[in-house]
Amino acid sequence: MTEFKHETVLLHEAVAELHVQPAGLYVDCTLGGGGHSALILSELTTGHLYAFDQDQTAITYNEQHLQPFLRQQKVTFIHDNFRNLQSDLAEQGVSTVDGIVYDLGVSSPQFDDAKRGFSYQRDARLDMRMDQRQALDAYQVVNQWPYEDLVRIFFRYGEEKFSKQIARKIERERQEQPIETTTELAEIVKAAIPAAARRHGGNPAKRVFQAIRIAVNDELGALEASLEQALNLLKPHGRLAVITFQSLEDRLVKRMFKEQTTIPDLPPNLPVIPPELEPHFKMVQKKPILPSAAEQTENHRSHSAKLRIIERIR
Ligand SMILES: C[S@@+](CC[C@H](N)C(=O)[O-])C[C@H]1O[C@@H](n2cnc3c(N)ncnc32)[C@H](O)[C@@H]1O
Repeated sequence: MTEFKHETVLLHEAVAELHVQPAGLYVDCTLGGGGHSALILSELTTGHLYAFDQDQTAITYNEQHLQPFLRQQKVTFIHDNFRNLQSDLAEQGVSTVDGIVYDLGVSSPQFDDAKRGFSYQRDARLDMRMDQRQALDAYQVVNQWPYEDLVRIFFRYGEEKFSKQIARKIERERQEQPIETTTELAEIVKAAIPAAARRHGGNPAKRVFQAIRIAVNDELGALEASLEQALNLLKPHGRLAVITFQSLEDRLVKRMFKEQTTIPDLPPNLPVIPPELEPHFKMVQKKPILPSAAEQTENHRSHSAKLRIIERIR
């Protein structure tokens, strides 16, 4: 691959918050174009980085891009879903680490490469798989999933008001002939929505495509399973930094971090908090870190980004 242009969001902020120790063990769960990985690696001396991506193109690209670090044996690429974080690291003989970063969502090359089928503005076969080895793709979701499941994902993952109308229109269209491409689907979505609603609230295809992408890649399921493992893997003082790009992901991260950093409800007459009930983690910042105004101007993709960090205290 010659071109792989991905502008890393919150690069310095996320890596600074990891407090990289030169001899530490780190994990980048979302290698992508290798921005976060490269910066972490530049701060390591005897330390090591394990970098995950389920997309072969990201791994292939970084075998070149991060080749100097690869030659120094400072980095190991793991071509897998980060939902297998703990078992994949165990295979490498790693059971605890000093820091983990997630920079969620799709990379720009995934989105911009028309044939990956992520964009409603680029004509392609319906695909949207981040992992090219996976069987389930957007074509199957659109053409085979029952009406009820389509309504559920459009509503839940796309927060789409007209979920039922859109699902019904898809059902009708696919009875005639399969819905093959991104542009066909985008037209069907547009036609399913009342004319008055089409003038407000942005392109409805955006919400529906987001919903299908989340479903195809089980993005929220993978994130939840992986974050639980990430918390288990952290050494004391180890930090976990997560960058999200949409509210469903951010809510999930926020809720999980809150659960880990607050004391459970105690009986009212308890004189002191028993040490075993003290939380194992502390929130590093109360509010999420947002990209600077300059970054938002330069990189449109950064607009919705939020960085949350948690630290193991015991
Ligand atoms: C936004 S990009 C990361 C960009 C990277 N931080 C950089 O600086 O270039 C997200 C990457 O994470 C990968 N990814 C998303 N979900 C994943 C998962 N569940 N398991 C493994 N990789 C995943 C995608 O394939 C994509 O390459």
